[in-house]
Amino acid sequence: MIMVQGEVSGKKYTEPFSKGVLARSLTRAEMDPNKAYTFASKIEAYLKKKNIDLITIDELVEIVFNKLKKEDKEIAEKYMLWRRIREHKEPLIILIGGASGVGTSSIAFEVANRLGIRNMISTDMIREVMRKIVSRDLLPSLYESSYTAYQSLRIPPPPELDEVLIGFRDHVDTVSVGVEAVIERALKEGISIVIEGVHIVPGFIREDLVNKENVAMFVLTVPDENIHKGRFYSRCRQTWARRPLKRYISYFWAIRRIHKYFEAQARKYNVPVIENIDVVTTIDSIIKSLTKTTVKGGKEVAEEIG
Ligand SMILES: Nc1ncnc2c1ncn2[C@@H]1O[C@H](COP(=O)(O)OP(=O)(O)O)[C@@H](O)[C@H]1O
Ligand SMILES: O=C(O)[C@@H](COP(=O)(O)O)OP(=O)(O)O
Repeated sequence: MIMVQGEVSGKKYTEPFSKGVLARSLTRAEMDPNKAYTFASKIEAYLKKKNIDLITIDELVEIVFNKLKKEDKEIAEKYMLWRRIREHKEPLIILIGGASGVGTSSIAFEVANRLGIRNMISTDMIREVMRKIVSRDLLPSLYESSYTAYQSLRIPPPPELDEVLIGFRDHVDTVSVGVEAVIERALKEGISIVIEGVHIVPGFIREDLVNKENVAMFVLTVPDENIHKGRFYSRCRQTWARRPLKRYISYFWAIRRIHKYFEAQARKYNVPVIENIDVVTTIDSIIKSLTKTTVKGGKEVAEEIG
């Protein structure tokens, strides 16, 4: 039997070589599942031929990478970038924000899956928990949607200011306290997590948290209004969806104002803006950006591969 040796928190462990485990990591690099299994079988045959009965994960990765390079350079590159992020010693906190409907939950799920991150939370859920703690009288905007929060402002803003944005800022400011608590807990426990939603806004989360090397923020956008609107229709077509389409469409004008505000805040705080048109391209941009900014050594790998 071929044994694979890995290391967790400085402790070595060994486990049997599994074609399934290897194939899964290859599918995360976008290899077709059938191809991935065949490729993993080839690696097993190669190790047997070489009479290898114990191999470290690093040695295995090198063999996989070299063989992969000959078959498909692009997948080899993705496999390596993904590995580099996973090897990072610190927990990875990925924050994905954007106006309602731009795709933060769909993309967060894909990113978490690709990186093997098991924790994910939406800011809508954080907001829901906060609603149980704070009364509507005390914080009326918490009980609104991001795009209707302006209706709960106790004192109307001066006419020269955009009331939608004033309401939105108030709403986000409150939920950010909950978001920060989740980030702090994840850092303390050493767990990686993806946090997504309309309340991840550049400039609203404490600087000492977002400036950490292992905390990365992204803003998703859909520049074309019609495509953005279409996303609400596609979301509401899903049978399990319980959210009323009419509400989003009637407030679409306010959602677009918030969308614009996201772009401006991202520019101001140097947060990468990713146009979420095609899922694969969006995920690739996030993964690439993570290796450049969050993970030390990512650049080296990119150069190595390139
Ligand atoms: N890149 C994309 N291409 C096509 N449809 C997408 C894309 N990203 C998201 N969607 C779809 O758009 C709808 C809204 O996405 P969702 O993730 O629920 O947005 P959010 O969480 O930002 O409100 C869903 O039906 C989702 O499947
Ligand atoms: O406040 C908001 O903008 C949306 C955010 O949800 P997403 O559309 O981003 O999932 O929540 P709602 O109150 O409509 O349930």
